Amino acid sequence: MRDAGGIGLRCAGVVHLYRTFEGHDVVALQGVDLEIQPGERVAFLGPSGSGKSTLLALLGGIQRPSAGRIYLGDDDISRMSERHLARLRARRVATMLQGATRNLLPYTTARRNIGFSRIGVPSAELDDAPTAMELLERVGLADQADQVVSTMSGGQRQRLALACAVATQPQVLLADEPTSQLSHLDRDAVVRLLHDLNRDFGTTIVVVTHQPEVAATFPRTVTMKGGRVGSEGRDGAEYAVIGAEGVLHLPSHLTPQWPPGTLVRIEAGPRRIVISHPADDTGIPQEDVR
Ligand SMILES: Nc1ncnc2c1ncn2[C@@H]1O[C@H](COP(=O)(O)OP(=O)(O)OP(=O)(O)O)[C@@H](O)[C@H]1O
Repeated sequence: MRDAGGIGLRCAGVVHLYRTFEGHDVVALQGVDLEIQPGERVAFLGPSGSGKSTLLALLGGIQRPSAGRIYLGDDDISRMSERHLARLRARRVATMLQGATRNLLPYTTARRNIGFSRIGVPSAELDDAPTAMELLERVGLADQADQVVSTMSGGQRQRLALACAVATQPQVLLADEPTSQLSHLDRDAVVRLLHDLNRDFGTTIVVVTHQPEVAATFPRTVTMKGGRVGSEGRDGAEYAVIGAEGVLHLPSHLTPQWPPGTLVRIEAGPRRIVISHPADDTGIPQEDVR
């Protein structure tokens, strides 16, 4: 497999609305600003309904934002023609949808699924691509090459879905809950494969996950809250993101101690903001935000 090299992604003021059957608008994303560097590994976290899957689908060019811009490298994919978007999805950005079977053809073999995943790519462009067998070996499924997908275990299907996603040597791999409903052993195997892909080929990797153990393996976590980026974790340190109108979301594990409505004192310096509880008469800051 050639070194595809990762590419960066950037969202600027991204808003997304869904229109329900009853004609109501649901605001899934309400102003997302986010930059992901080439070759970064990022996990999206956040409560159900906070907009993680929507953001992933927009980054993958599967849906278009209602407003705002999304850049893949220098290309504005929010304004791209359908033809260019289809080409981008076929080669540069691979999206693994939630649930392995949504990414696979169940009634045919593992080997054929890999063939189908490259159907939109001209054969001349696949000269240096790995063979189906090489890909299956990489995900530990060489012995299952001729096995029909519907007879495979959940872990095997998820590893096959990953092999199919990278069969076109994408620069970005987006995976929605790639380890949900897997045993611990299978979960760890899939997570290891994702990190190995990034190490070996520089692929930019973004996953959505509800599993803290999975998120902890990523150097950067982005926590969504109410359709916005709430907080971030980088190399073990926590960061809060100042949103529109100066809104600051605390990381959710702090909300029992600092519930909504808590009146806090703010002391702001040029490079430091100290937020403290007025009841704290010791004067020692309880929370320190840089
Ligand atoms: N097709 C749709 N039609 C209408 N509303 C939708 C649609 N898809 C998502 N939504 C709504 O948009 C909001 C964001 O949904 P989204 O699936 O992106 O969140 P999520 O954080 O990925 O949730 P989960 O963790 O449960 O998958 C939610 O309020 C959801 O109900």
